[in-house]
Amino acid sequence: MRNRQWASIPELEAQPPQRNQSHSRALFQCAHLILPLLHPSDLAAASSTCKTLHHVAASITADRTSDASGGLEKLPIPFVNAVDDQPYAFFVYAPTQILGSDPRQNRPVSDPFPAWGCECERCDGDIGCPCEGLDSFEVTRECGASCRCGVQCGNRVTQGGVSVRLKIVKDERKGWGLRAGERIQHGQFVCEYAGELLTTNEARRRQQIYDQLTSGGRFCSALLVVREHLPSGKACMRINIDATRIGNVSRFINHSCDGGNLSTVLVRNSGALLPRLCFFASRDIKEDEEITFSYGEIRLKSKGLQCFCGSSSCSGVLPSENT
Ligand SMILES: C[S@@+](CC[C@H](N)C(=O)[O-])C[C@H]1O[C@@H](n2cnc3c(N)ncnc32)[C@H](O)[C@@H]1O
Repeated sequence: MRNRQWASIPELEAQPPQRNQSHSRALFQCAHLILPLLHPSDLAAASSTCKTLHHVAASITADRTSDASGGLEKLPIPFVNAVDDQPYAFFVYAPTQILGSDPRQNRPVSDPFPAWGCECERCDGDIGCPCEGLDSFEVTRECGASCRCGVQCGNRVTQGGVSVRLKIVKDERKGWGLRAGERIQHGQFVCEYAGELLTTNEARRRQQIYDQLTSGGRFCSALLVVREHLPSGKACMRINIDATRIGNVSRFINHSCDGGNLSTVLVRNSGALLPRLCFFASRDIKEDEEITFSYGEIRLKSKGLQCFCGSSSCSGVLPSENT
């Protein structure tokens, strides 16, 4: 679709009034169905063709700018940009992780069917719910799809999506970043790192493409590799989450060399094969403060991207490693 030329529609204006009106109505209805699917550059191209499309495109831009989640979270997450004229960043919003596909294998990463769940009616910690606690990889367990308890269960802290006010604010040097829209208390759940779950082969393939695009400038990838070691050190679990094209608000969290103000916790829903990466406030976070975490310690690329975290422990280079 990108770079396609949009035909101008002057003939609509030349129609007799009645036909003109019904054509305009049909165009308006089609535009409302199709334009929301367009990339910003195609939306701008469509907008310049006639008044109707201009009007619809303007309302789509306003909607996208006022809520990055498109209504998929409980609270709107607005974009705020006082740096340049880009009103929002374009991606597909997914509130929780999804199974990405490997185009060469043409199959999902893993079997998503939940196997079992608890029989508790309430899992409030004092009745010994089998879903509570840590598993052998020290992954926190929550109730899952096959548990008898409902969505209000206290052991589903991270399953209701974002429940704190957040905003996405543009910075001249770091690009978009996530900020607190209200005071967030130490220990509060902030958001999950949602994106496409990839096989390691597919993650490596995409990382190569992203590295090339990044070196050309104006491209930010959001492919995160999480490695969790068994306490014995004998085994390592690896999870690849790519939020570059499909993801949630976490894809805007920038790096801070001092560890930032988030702690990461792996959470597994009972019956699910793979855990989810969740962010909790590691200290009280003030309203308007930037929300950050550490992307890691390893800096394999000495000429990596420059870090602008501004912390006293800043190493000057963003973490990077071979995926
Ligand atoms: C996951 S994205 C974060 C959101 C990103 N800023 C954006 O505009 O979409 C990661 C990218 O953000 C930028 N970034 C993150 N932390 C940074 C930092 N401390 N200094 C400079 N750039 C940073 C880098 O371009 C990095 O590749």
